[in-house]
Amino acid sequence: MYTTLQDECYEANMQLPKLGLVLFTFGNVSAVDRGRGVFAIKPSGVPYALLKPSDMVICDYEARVVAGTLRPSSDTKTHALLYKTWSDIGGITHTHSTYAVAWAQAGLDIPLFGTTHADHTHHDIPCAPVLTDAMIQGDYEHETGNQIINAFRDKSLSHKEVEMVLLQNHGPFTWGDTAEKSVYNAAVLEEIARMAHLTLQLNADTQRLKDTLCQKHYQRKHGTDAYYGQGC
Ligand SMILES: O=C(CO)[C@@H](O)[C@H](O)COP(=O)(O)O
Repeated sequence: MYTTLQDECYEANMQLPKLGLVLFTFGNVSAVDRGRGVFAIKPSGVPYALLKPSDMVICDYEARVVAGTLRPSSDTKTHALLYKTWSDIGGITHTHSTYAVAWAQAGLDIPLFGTTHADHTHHDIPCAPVLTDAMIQGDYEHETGNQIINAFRDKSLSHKEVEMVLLQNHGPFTWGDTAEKSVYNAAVLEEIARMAHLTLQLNADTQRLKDTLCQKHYQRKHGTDAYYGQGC
């Protein structure tokens, strides 16, 4: 009944260990079907090697299980709130990839140092603040989603221009038009995080990329007159 959505979700989840973005049962990917108002998400705590497409749990935007026999990811309420609030995203990925987590644990935005970063977004990668005790003791995973959404609102960032965030002391969340694109963004974020870390090791006074070069790289891929790639 939800076979296509479960297949999409399964294939995207299986990319995480292949790309070296997760160990064991870390992380999760979901894929949404906007027409039916549901999303598929990885079940909680099942090793990737044991997952099957039919294990993907179907939930609605209130994080209620609609179909499936397994318990959904512990992060389901975060995914649900992001889908509910940002009605134009098609997939979400959460990992515990090493360099992105290191920046999150340090509580730092990732500065835009070079063209690799600018090819994907013309903003620093934001780090949303750690949750308050009340949030942690309340509806924790729902509040995690709120913290991400509020960070974008507070910084006047568009979730279409920046498809990635760090959550302080936790780790990265990424999204995109599809589940596959959200995984791509998770891999890009990890690479950007690693490059920025190494850059500061070599020169702690490294300056942000100058705006002309930043805009050239961002606009040639994402602008109205973009000319990167084959145009399809
Ligand atoms: O953030 C966490 C744990 O802190 C989770 O993302 C786990 O890494 C995966 O949990 P499940 O999706 O298997 O419940």
